Amino acid sequence: MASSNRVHVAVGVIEDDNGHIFISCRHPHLHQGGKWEFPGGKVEANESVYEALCRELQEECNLTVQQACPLTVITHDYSDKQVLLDVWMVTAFSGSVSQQEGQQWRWVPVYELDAYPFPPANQPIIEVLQRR
Ligand SMILES: Nc1nc2c([nH]c(=O)n2[C@H]2C[C@H](O)[C@@H](COP(=O)(O)OP(=O)(O)OP(=O)(O)O)O2)c(=O)[nH]1
Ligand SMILES: [Mg+2]
Repeated sequence: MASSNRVHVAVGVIEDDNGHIFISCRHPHLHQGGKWEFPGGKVEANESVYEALCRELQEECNLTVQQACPLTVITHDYSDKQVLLDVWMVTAFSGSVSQQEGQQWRWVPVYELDAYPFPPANQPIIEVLQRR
């Protein structure tokens, strides 16, 4: 379980029909700013992780999740913040997907993910995707 000050984050790995993954670049002023990320955000007190995933992906990417399954869970201690990333693979979705908050975004093949700087906590996610 997350300790009281560990931030619980729902994260979505969204894959399209071509096997490309949706990534976006965090705004510079945010924690881990300038790094690329999979969309997602904090799980609120009154919701399940799946509910948070659906809400965040709707808000951030205009994407309606139709089906998703757990991929991996990562706990990571940054010097300034502790996170628990609850990572889900989004296997079916609808909507005209783009980034809704002014961040750069793109669809990239899995083998190209290494070319993007992600937050340190994301390295195991990328390894899981590349081993599939
Ligand atoms: N969304 C997302 N967050 C990540 C990833 N990797 C990683 O270390 N994080 C960290 C950065 C942040 O400290 C935290 C998630 O914060 P967030 O900024 O997305 O949260 P949020 O959308 O709810 O935004 P807010 O409430 O701060 O406005 O998790 C990732 O791939 N995606
Ligand atoms: Mg977010």
